[in-house]
Amino acid sequence: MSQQFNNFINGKWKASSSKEVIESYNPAKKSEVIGSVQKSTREELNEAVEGAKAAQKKWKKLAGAERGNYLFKVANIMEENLEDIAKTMTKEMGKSLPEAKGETNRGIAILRYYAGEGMRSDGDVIPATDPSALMYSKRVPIGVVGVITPWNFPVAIPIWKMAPALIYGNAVVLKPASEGSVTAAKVIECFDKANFPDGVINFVTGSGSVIGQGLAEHPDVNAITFTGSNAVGKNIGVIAAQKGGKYQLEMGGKNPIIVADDCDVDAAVAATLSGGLKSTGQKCTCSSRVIVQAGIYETFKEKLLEKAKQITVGDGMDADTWMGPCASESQFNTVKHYIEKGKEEGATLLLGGKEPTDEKLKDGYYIEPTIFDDVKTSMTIAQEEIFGPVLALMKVDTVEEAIHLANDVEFGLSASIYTSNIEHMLTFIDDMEAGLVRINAETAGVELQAPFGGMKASSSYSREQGQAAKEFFTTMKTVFIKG
Ligand SMILES: NC(=O)C1=CN([C@@H]2O[C@H](COP(=O)(O)OP(=O)(O)OC[C@H]3O[C@@H](n4cnc5c(N)ncnc54)[C@H](O)[C@@H]3O)[C@@H](O)[C@H]2O)C=CC1
Ligand SMILES: O=C(O)CCC(=O)C(=O)O
Repeated sequence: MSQQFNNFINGKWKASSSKEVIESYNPAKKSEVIGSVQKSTREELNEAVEGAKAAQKKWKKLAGAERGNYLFKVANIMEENLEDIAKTMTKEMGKSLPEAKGETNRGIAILRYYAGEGMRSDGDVIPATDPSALMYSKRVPIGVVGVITPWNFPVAIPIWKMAPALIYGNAVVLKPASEGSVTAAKVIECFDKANFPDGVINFVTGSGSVIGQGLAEHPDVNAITFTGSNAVGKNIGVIAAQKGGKYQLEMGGKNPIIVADDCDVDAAVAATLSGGLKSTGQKCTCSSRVIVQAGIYETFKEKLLEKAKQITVGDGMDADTWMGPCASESQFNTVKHYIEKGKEEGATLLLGGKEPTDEKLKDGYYIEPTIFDDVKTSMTIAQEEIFGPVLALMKVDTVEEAIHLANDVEFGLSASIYTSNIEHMLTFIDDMEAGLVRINAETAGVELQAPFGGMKASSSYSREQGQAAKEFFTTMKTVFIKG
C-alpha cells in the first residue's frame, strides 16, 4: 500500500506548502507507486535549519552518554521495524530483500557503535610549558550539519552520517535522494519514536537543486556531508568553500579487481560477480574493471561466464532473485547508454547487454548481467562510472602492468587484488591509488568501524565512519588553565 510522508521539522510531521508530492515507483513493477514524499520549498528548509540551530544549543549540553542513549533507543526501534524497512527498500530501489535486510542491520550496528562513542574520550591532555598550568584539547560540535544522501543505500548512508553528527553534539537536517525517500522516512520515524528533543533531527524532501543546493548554501548550515555523483559533489564543495563551511564529499568510483596468475581462481570469480553485480552494480565500491593476467585469462573468463549465466535476475522480493532491476528509469537509460558506447568503441560483448526476454520482467528496469571483453583503458566503459551490472575485462602480462592500468582513471575509491604472492600484495598496497585496498576480498563491503573514503576524484580526501568520523563532525578547542 502506498504511504504518503510529510517533512519532519522541529519535532513535527508537516506537509509542504507547495501541496505537491514526489511519488516513488517500484523499479521492479513500474506502475506500482510505493509511496510519496513532500516536494518542499526553501521556506520549509529555512524552518528546519532555524529549528536545528536553536535545538543544537541545548543538545550539545547533554552528556555524551545521554545522547548515546537516544541512539541506542533508535537502534532498538529499528530492529523491531527491520522487516518493514527492508521490504520498503527493496520495493523502492530494487535491491534484493536479503541485501536490504543486511543493510538495515548494518544501520542498526552503526547506531550502536556511535551510541558507545558518547562515553569515549573527547580530547587529550597536553603538557604545558608552564608546569603549574593544565592544557588540554577538547572536541566540540560544529553546529548544524546538512546531510545529502543518495538512493543506493537509503538506510545505511543517512545513518552513517547522522549518527556521528548527533553523538558529537550537532543537530542535523537530512535531504535524501527522492528515489530512496520513502525508505529514509521510515528511518526518521524510528528517530521520532525515540523522542529526540524537537529540532535535533529534521527531514526535508524535495529536488536536489532546491533543497540540496539550499542546504549547501544556507549560512546557518555549518557543515555538509554528501554522497552521490561527482558533478553534484564538486558543486557542493565550491559552495561550501565559498561560505567558509566544512564539507565532506564521497563520490564515484571505477574500481578495479586485479586477478593474478597465482590466485585462487574460483574465489576471484566469486568476488568479481559479488563485487561487480550485487545491488545491480549500484555501489560506489562495486568492481567494474576486471584486470586479469594473461596466464589465467582464458580459465578465469570461462569460469566467470559459466557462473554469470547462472545469475537469476528478478524482483528483489522473490526468494530466488540474485540481482534486481536498476533503481530507476534514469539509471536504466544510463546503463543502456554505456552498453551501446562499449559496443561502438569496439569492446566485445561476451554476455548480456540487453533487457531480459522473460515476460515476467517486462514491467521492470531490468538489464542482464553484462560482460565485455577486449576492453582498452581509453574506452568510455573503462573510464566512467556506469553504476550498473556491467563488467569490463582487460588483459595484462604482469601485476605491475595491472596496477598501472588500475590507476589509469580519475577515481580512487576501492581496489582489490586476488593473488597468493606476498610481493604482489605489498606492491599493490603501496602503489594502488585508492582509499580502500583489499587483498583476496571483493572491492565492495565497507566495515562500519574503519575509515572509509577515496583518493583522487572519489572524495574530498575526508574520511567517514569509524573513528575518522570524529574529525569531520567536530572541531577542536585547546584549553589552557592557569590557577
Ligand atoms: N557514490 C555513490 O554512492 C553514488 C554515486 N552516484 C552516481 O551518480 C549518478 C547519478 O545519480 P543521482 O541520483 O542523479 O546522483 P546525484 O548526485 O544527483 O544525487 C545525490 C544526492 O544529491 C542531491 N542533489 C542533486 N542535485 C543537487 C544539487 N544541485 N545540490 C545539492 N544536492 C543535490 C540529490 O537530490 C540526492 O539527494 C549515478 O549514475 C552514479 O554514477 C549516485 C548515487 C550514489
Ligand atoms: O561497499 C559498501 O559497503 C558501501 C558502498 C557505498 O558506500 C556506496 O555505494 O555509496
